[in-house]
Amino acid sequence: MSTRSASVAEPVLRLRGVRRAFGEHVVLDGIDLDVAAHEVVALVGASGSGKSTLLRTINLIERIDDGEILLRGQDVSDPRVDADDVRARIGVVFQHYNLFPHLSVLDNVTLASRLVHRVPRAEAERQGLELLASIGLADFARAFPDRLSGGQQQRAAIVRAIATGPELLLLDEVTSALDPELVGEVLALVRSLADGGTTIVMATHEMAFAREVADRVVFLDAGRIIEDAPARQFFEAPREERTREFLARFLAD
Ligand SMILES: Nc1ncnc2c1ncn2[C@@H]1O[C@H](COP(=O)(O)OP(=O)(O)OP(=O)(O)O)[C@@H](O)[C@H]1O
Repeated sequence: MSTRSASVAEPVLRLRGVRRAFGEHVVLDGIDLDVAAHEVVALVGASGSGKSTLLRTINLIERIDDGEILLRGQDVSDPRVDADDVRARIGVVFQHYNLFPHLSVLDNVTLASRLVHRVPRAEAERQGLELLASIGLADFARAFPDRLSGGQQQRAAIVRAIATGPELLLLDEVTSALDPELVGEVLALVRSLADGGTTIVMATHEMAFAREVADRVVFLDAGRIIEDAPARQFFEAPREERTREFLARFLAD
C-alpha cells in the first residue's frame, strides 16, 4: 500500500449526491466522494455496479441527473461549463481502443499537447519522446500502434493521458483486455505514476492492484457506495457485510 499522505487542501475532485438513471434503471444513486491531491482511489464492485458510469460522469461523457461534480472547487456538472475545457484537465484511459491507429505512437502521445494545449510541435515531441523513453518505447516513437503489444499500447495510452499534466487521471479497467502476462507492465507504470503523486481514480477488477496501489478503496453496489476505506482496512477488516461477501466471492473465483 502507498504511504503517500492525503492533502488537507481542497479536494481535486468532489462528488455530491451524484445520480444517473437510464430510464427506470438508477445506475448511480447518490454518490458522495472526495479525492484529495495525490490520492489514488480504486473503485471496485461487481459488473454493472456503476464504476464505468461514474468515471464517465466525471469526464462529462455521461451527464448526471442530479448532484454536483466539483473539479478543484469548480462545478463542472453545470451545463454551462464547456465540457472540452474540463476534459482538457482530466486524463482518461479506457479498457480498449485508446490509441489512434493511423497516427504514430509519438503523434498519439503529443496530439493533445499540440492541439488542445497549443504546445509547439518541437517542444511537444521532446516531451513525448521523454515519456516514451521512460516506459522503454522510444524506439517505437515513429511506428504505428499495431506494432506494439497490447501492454505496450496501454502504457503508451497512459503516458499520452498524462502528457498534458492533467489534474486528475481516470483509469477504467486498463488491464482487463490484456493477456495475463502483459498485465504486470501496465500495473508497474500505474504504480510509478501513483508514487510520483498523480491523482488517480481507477475502476478495477484486479484486487491485488487495488490493494497495492490505492490509498483508498471504494466499493460500489447497485450504484451506491457501500464502503469507502483505506486500502489496508478495506481488505483486512472491511466493516460492511456486503463488502465481506464481495471479497469472499472474489477470492472464491
Ligand atoms: N448508455 C447506457 N444506457 C443504458 N444503460 C446503461 C448505459 N450505460 C450503462 N448502463 C447500465 O448501467 C449499469 C452500470 O454499468 P457500468 O458499465 O457503469 O458498470 P461497471 O460497474 O463499470 O461494470 P463492469 O465492471 O462490467 O465494467 C449496467 O447495468 C449497464 O447496463
